[in-house]
Amino acid sequence: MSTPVNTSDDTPGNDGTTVEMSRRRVLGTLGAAGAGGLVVGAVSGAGIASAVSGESAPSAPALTTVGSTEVMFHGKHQAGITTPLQSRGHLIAFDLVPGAGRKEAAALLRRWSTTAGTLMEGKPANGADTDISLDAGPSSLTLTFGFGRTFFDRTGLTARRPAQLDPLPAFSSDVLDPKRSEGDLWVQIGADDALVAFHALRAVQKDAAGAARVRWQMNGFNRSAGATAKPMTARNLMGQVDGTNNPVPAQSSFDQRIFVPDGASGAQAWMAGGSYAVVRRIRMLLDDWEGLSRPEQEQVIGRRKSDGAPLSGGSETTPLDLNKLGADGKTVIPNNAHSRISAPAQNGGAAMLRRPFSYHDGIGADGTPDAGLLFIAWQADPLRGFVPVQRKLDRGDALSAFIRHETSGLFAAPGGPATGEYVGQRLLEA
Ligand SMILES: C=CC1=C(C)c2cc3[nH]c(cc4nc(cc5[nH]c(cc1n2)c(C)c5CCC(=O)O)C(CCC(=O)O)=C4C)c(C)c3C=C
Ligand SMILES: [Fe+2]
Repeated sequence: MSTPVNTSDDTPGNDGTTVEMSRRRVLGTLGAAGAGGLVVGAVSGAGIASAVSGESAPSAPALTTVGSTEVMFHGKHQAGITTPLQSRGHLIAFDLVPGAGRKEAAALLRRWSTTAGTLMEGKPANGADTDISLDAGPSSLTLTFGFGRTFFDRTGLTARRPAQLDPLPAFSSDVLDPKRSEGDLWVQIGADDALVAFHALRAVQKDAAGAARVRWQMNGFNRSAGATAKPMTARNLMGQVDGTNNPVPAQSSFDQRIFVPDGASGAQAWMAGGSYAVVRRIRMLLDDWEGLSRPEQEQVIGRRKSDGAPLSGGSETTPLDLNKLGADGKTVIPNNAHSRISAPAQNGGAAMLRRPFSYHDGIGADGTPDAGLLFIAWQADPLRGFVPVQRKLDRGDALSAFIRHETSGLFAAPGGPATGEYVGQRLLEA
């Protein structure tokens, strides 16, 4: 295999890793073609010859920026947590098959880690690759792995199950489907190309054969890279700017809020550098929502729809003025507005990193769109993140009338693997 060439500007990734703009995929493909006699569409014969003989640079066209962007698999934290939102996502949960225990789980995590590292470099999967993403580069592919509460009993690791994986409380507005909730193992896949993402999904499923079977799977999307004139906060399927007030890595409190500290001890020592993911499939009642006028919709959130600015004034990033009164003597941001109720100032500082995908699964049995948000919230401790905020939202959020929590999962995603390590090794082999 050819040595990867980094033509990059080495843009630093959010998780302390490097996002590399590389031609690795092109050169990798050339190497494979030379050895196996395969010719890949976009690569010319002259390019193959020169790459194999090591003569002049190949003449194959370079991948676009979207295709060539690579996220590092190894690092302090797993990829896919602080990585910028990708345009495609798959969430898949597995249960270990009867008879599979700690040994089989360790072997599976080792296989998955090898696959993740390989695919995230833009190379074909080991063994029989499906060729689904043959012409594309890594396209910011990330695979993120987590353990559910039930994993620990099935593998004899109950003593090392962190209290942070205790079941989430029931919320009055929950309408949860247990079959599409929780799971022993969870994988989040994200990429800026649909085929690259699906390719990874198939590889993950194939690796699981004999050790774990699929419990549930969900598909999501975000806006495509390059679709807007400049980088902008995402919009959700209600048309709102969503993600503005997320914690950002530049904030001094970020690591403490989102990641388990290095010095973690006891049952969660193996989680150092890791994070807990709360995963909720939240259906949007779009026909009802779209029946509201724009000003009514803005009252529900407490922000302008056009640019996400608070109703108290300013631009998207202006802090909410929760005390500002209107001419009628009422607070400009209503008391039941979603932004007010979920604000850290209203929840003892509770914060989480929201990193969702939208979903659309056609029309439901009731004739309305089966669409909404695959809500994924990352935090160092769900009891200091999702739980207090959702408790508050459950009691009086104006948005509640337009959404329905249909599934729920809580997963412990360990820290990123060091070179030569697999994800979860510190749990499974210590
Ligand atoms: C329990 C946590 C939350 C759930 C569940 C949730 C669902 C949900 N939210 C939106 C749309 C928006 N949310 C916004 C802000 C926001 N939401 C939460 C938490 C949950 N949301 C927080 C912590 C915040 C930030 C509050 C703050 O710090 O001020 C916004 C405003 C813009 C933004 O900051 O992102 C929108 C819009 C939907 C549609 C939804 C369920 C489908
Ligand atoms: Fe929200």
